[in-house]
Parts: sequence; C-alpha cells; structure tokens
Amino acid sequence: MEFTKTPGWLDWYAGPTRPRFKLPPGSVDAHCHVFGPGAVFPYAAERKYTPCDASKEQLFALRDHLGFARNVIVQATCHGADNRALVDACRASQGRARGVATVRRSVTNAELGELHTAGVRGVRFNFVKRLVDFTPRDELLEIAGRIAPLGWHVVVYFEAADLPELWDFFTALPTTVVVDHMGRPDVKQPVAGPEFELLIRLLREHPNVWSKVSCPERLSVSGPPALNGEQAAYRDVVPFARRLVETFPDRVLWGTDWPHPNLKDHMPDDGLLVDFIPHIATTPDLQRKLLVDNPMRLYWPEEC
Ligand SMILES: O=C(O)c1cc(C(=O)O)oc(=O)c1
Repeated sequence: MEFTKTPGWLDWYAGPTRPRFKLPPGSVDAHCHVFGPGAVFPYAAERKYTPCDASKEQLFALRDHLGFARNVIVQATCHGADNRALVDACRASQGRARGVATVRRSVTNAELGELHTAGVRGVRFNFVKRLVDFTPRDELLEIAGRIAPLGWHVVVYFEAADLPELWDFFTALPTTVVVDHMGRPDVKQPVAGPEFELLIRLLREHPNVWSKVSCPERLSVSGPPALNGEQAAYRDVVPFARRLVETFPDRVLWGTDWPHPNLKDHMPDDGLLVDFIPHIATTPDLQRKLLVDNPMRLYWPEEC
C-alpha cells in the first residue's frame, strides 16, 4: 500500500522521503502512535489536543516505506485510557506490533489479560503538564504493582526540569522503566551539564531504567536542515542521544514518534529522522542493538 494522506495535519505533507540509511534487518520503530480515526475510535473527553486522524493502515505503510519490520505503538494522551485504537492496530498487525497502553486504577485483571493477548507489554505514565492532569502517585504505583507480574514495563514521559521531583517515584517502580524522548533535555545546555547528567545518573545507578533516544525534532533548536542540506538534521540533539547510546548500548530504543503530535513549526520528514540514526549510533553493532536486539528483548522476548 502507498503512503496516503488524511485531511488535517498530514494534508499538506508530501510524505516521507526514502531514507539513505539502510536499517538493519528486523528493525523496530519503538515509538509511534495511531490516532483514531476519530469517527471509529473517538478521542478522550479529557484530551488537551485533538490530533489529525492517523490510521493503522498509514502507520503500516510508513513502516514498510522506511524499512522497519515492526512497530511499538504507544498510547497517546488524546485517547486517554481508551486503548481501543491501539488494540485494533496491534491485532491487525499480525504480530508485527506491540503496544504500550494507558490504564486507570479501575482496570480489571480480565481487561489487563485482554490487553496482553492483543500485544500490550507496558503502561505509560505521563507527567508532561501540557498533556495531562495530575494522577496521584499511589494510583500509579498500584498500577505498576499489578502489571509487573505480567512481565510488562512502565514508560514515563516527563520534562527534564521535573526529574529531581520524580526521582523517588521512578526509582520505586518495580519494573523496567523506559524514559520517553531522553527525558526531554534542554539541548541548549551542555551535554555534560547538571540537567542531562541527572538522567545519566538515573540510568547508571538503576539498571532497570532504559531510555528512548527519540524525538530530535521536538528537542532541536537548530531544526531540520534546509532541503538538500549537507549537515545532519537536528544536529544539536546528536551529542545527547549519542552519549546515551554509547554509555548504555543495551538499554536504548529508537522510534519515529509518527505522526508527531503537537509539533507546530514543521512536519518532520520521517526519512530524515531515520537518517539521523547513524549520527547517534555510529557502528553497525550499536545500530543493531538500538534497532533490533533491545526492542526485541523488551517486546518480543519469546523470539530472542
Ligand atoms: O510531546 C508531545 O506533545 C507528545 C505527546 C504525546 C501524547 O499525547 O501522548 O506523546 C508523545 O510521545 C509526545
């Protein structure tokens, strides 16, 4: 199937270029979303933004276009704790997609079992204030305690400035903990500065903590290169992602973040995002760990 456009956010977007970087066989896009379609899977009443529809068919076409073998679909806040669109996409993927869901304390064990059967292997806790209302920490700890026996992990999304306050909560979690988007560092600060150093310390002192080295397009101040530009896209993010990849090669994941909700200034070219990878994972060994070995161990351990 061709990569097709939907009305709205994606409408003026020509579609991703084909990356020059050839992904290792079996690569996993370990952070992407499906949105709706809203007429079938309505957006949550408590959402802070309304996205464009971004269907599973479009996601799977993008996967094939870029050269990925599999997806990890992450529940976005605009769907709240209604995981139907995510489950529908995982089921339709014929085993090529896993999911990270959002659940509330009221979720039943039977519902958790159904999510597991559909392919869900984690829950996401979101602390980004522009995206969610506050959830009491005791509720989140209770959820983490219930999903741990299923072998699931917890994905956390937060702003770097909030890490000191969240530290005790993160280090109390009984599961593998995956930090979204490198903990959103301010890339104007030095890569060896105190803010990013705290994230590095979190991973160094807690071997159950992983990080996604995703979302240069959100973190960058320098932005994408001009068309036909020679320099690496989002080059100011490279030192941050590269430091994580080289220091913790067995605990990093990469994802497109398609369809890039809430980016107001530009629509990222997912082909360019793939071409960012060899700048942060500079050897075939690091690339294979980042794109194949690590996500497979976390999401398809039965195949490892
Ligand atoms: O930075 C964001 O706006 C964003 C939002 C969501 C979400 O709404 O869940 O997910 C992401 O990975 C990133």
